[in-house]
Amino acid sequence: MIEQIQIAWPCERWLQFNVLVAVSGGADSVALLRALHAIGLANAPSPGSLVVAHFNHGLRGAESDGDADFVRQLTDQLGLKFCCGHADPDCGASGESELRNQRYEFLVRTARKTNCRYIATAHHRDDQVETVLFRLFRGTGVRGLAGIPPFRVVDESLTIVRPMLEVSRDELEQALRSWNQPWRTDATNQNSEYSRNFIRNDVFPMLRERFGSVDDSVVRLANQAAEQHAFLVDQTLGLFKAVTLHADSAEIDCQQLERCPAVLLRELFMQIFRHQSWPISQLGFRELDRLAQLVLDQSNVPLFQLPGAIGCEKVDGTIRLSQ
Ligand SMILES: Nc1ncnc2c1ncn2[C@@H]1O[C@H](COP(=O)(O)OP(=O)(O)OP(=O)(O)O)[C@@H](O)[C@H]1O
Repeated sequence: MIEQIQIAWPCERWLQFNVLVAVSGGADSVALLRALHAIGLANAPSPGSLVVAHFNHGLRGAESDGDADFVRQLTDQLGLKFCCGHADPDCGASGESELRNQRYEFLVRTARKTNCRYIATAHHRDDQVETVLFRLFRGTGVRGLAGIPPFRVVDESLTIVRPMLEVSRDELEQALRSWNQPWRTDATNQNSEYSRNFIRNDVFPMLRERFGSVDDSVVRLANQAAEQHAFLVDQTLGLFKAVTLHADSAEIDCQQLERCPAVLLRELFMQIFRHQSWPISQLGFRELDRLAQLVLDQSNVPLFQLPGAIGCEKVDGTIRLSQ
C-alpha cells in the first residue's frame, strides 16, 4: 500500500516518538495520514503514536464543519486521537496570513499538549514548485528560491517535518484512488483570484505544455538554492567576530569586514536581524545592499530609518543598528 508514496523521512527515527499529523481533509494530508498510519502498522509495535490535528478555519461555513467531521471520522476509523482547533472568529477578516499563524500556533500548542516530538505537514512537490514560482514572481532572493525546507526546528523538543516534498499531487491522488480513500475538495481552490491558485490553475498548465517537465527544473533550482544559501549562512558565522550584539542594538566594526564581498555582507545583516528578532518582512535586497555598501563606504552616515523602525548610522567606522 505505502510503496506508492515515497515518504522521504527515515521512519525509524520518528516512529520512536509521537507525531502530530496536520490534516485539512484535502487529498495531500489525507494521503499523508494514511501513509504514516500504514508505515506505523507495518513497523508495529512502535513506541510512538500518531495524533491527528485539524484546524477549522471557519471560512466556508457548513463546508468547513464538513471538513472537520470528515477528518474526525477518518481518525476514528484509524483508531487515532483527534484534536480540533477553531480560528478566532474576530480574526476572520484579517486575512490568510493571520489564519495561517493561528493554525501553526494551534499545531504547536497541540503537539506540546500531546507530547509529540514532530509535527508532520503534507506539503508536496507541486506545493514546492508553486511556492518557488510564486516567490520568483513576487520578488525573492536565494533563500526564497530554496522553497519549502524539508524540516523546521521549532525548538529542541519540537520539529516540523514535511515528509512528502518529493511526491507529486498526481501520485498522491493516484494512491488515494487505489486505496478507495475519499478526500474533501475545497471549491475555493478553483478561484484564480488568489495568486497561488492562479499559478496552479492557469500558469502551470501553460508552462507544462510549452516546456515539458518544468517541475523538475524548478525543484532542481530550489535544491541548489537551498544548498548555496546554507553555504552562505555558514560563511557568515565567521564574520560575527566583527559584530557586537546588545539587547536592542548591534554594532558592526567595518574595518574587519572591508574585504568581504557584498553577497556575504548582505547575508550577515540578514542574520543580525534574525538574531535580534527584528522585523524582516520588508527587508529586501535594496535595504540589505544599502547596508553592505555602508560597510564598504569610508564616510560617516547620519541616522536613518530601516523598515521595521530600526535606526542605522555609521560613525568612525562603526555601524550602529538600534531598535
Ligand atoms: N485546516 C487545517 N488543519 C490542519 N492542517 C492543515 C490545515 N490546512 C492545512 N494544513 C496542513 O498544512 C499543510 C499546508 O497547507 P497549505 O498549503 O494549505 O498551507 P498554506 O496556507 O499555503 O501555508 P504554508 O504552506 O505556509 O503552511 C497541509 O499539507 C496540511 O498538512
